[in-house]
Amino acid sequence: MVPSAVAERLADTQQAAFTTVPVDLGDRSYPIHIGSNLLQEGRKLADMITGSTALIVTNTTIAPLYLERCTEALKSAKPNLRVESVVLPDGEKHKSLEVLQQIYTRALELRLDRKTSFVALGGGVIGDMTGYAAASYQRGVNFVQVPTTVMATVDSSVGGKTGVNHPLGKNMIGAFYQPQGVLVDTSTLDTLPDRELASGLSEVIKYGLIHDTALFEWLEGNMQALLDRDEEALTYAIQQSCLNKARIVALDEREAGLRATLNLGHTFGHAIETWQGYGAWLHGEAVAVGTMMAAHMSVLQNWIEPSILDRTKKLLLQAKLPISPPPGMTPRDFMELMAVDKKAQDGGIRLILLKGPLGGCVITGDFSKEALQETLAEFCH
Ligand SMILES: NC(=O)c1ccc[n+]([C@@H]2O[C@H](COP(=O)([O-])OP(=O)(O)OC[C@H]3O[C@@H](n4cnc5c(N)ncnc54)[C@H](O)[C@@H]3O)[C@@H](O)[C@H]2O)c1
Ligand SMILES: O=C(O)C(=O)C[C@@H](O)[C@H](O)[C@H](O)COP(=O)(O)O
Ligand SMILES: [Zn+2]
Repeated sequence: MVPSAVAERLADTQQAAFTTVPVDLGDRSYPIHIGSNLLQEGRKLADMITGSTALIVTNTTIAPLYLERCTEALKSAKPNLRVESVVLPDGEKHKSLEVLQQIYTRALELRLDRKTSFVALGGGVIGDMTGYAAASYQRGVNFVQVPTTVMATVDSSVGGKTGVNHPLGKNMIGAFYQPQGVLVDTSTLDTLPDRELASGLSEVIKYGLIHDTALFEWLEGNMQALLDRDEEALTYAIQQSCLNKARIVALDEREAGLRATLNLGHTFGHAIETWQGYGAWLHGEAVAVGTMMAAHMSVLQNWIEPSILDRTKKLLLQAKLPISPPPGMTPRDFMELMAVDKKAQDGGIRLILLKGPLGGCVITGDFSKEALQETLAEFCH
């Protein structure tokens, strides 16, 4: 059974039912609309577009699936809108400054002005890149997120972290830049491969572990429904994740403190992604391993009951997510790569670790170095 959503439920008489989660950021506040077939309907998306031109940024996998639908939706809702597009190569290894250039080039070739809205149609890679392109093109144009992966609907489309990878570090070039709105059309998830679906669930488990006990317990009873793509379950997971993220972002937009808790497992996970040269594993897969390592370290320090680690492992395994680093990666690789992290301060790494009952965590540089070494030795084999 899915409990009733906390978010306000709205139902238009003629349009698809949807829920809206607000992101409260003063004059940069925006809505996250969540519902099935919202893209087809057009109006919700068109309402978020400012100016007379939209540039849809997508990739070679998503374009054949949803570019026409997105373009037609915008044109039918706003007949005078000029709609253009740019199609990037697919994959994490293309989340780079080199490929970002393709967005600027297309926008300049089309003579797009400062009133243009960029539309990110895709997963987290497209969302992060489009957001950064929007933040920097002519010093800033508006943008809208249309996430099409679980990862993007539950996490990356919300909160305004935008950017690209550097060969030496994940997401190292970027900006905080909020969208005008987020449109989650849950029907786009129908075409998402199982592996990508599971990857996104890794971040849903994260919200449960760091702040939301009820969500974690709900996942324990509903993981199979999510893997089976039960519409109600997926929508609930997306809504609850967006509520969690919107609350945290509203309190700490630029990661002065609280927001860093969203980085549970990411210092380890980003090290894995960088070590692989990006793309061999999906982001959520690397985060799954990182979450296990952070939970293991927390147990070693007696900060959490071992049962929390066991329950986390069970959920990750049920989702068929990895729980060990890729073969060949050594403790030394981890230590070198983890030093390149945006949470590092004065040369020391800081980690998000679990502490107290389920749902509790801390951001700290004050952890046992032996516990870290023991964890790396245990996981790298
Ligand atoms: N900005 C943030 O707050 C934030 C949060 C989490 C993750 N991220 C970033 O997001 C990225 C990962 O995002 P992701 O997991 O969505 O990966 P992704 O964007 O690479 O998408 C995964 C794959 O699914 C394909 N795809 C997307 N939508 C599809 C659909 N509906 N049907 C079929 N195929 C589809 C993509 O083309 C791609 O091949 C990473 O770069 C990560 O760092 C950012
Ligand atoms: O929104 C945030 O804040 C997060 O940390 C969400 C993470 O899931 C996401 O992977 C983010 O891109 C990581 O940010 P980074 O600052 O560690 O690069
Ligand atoms: Zn993440």
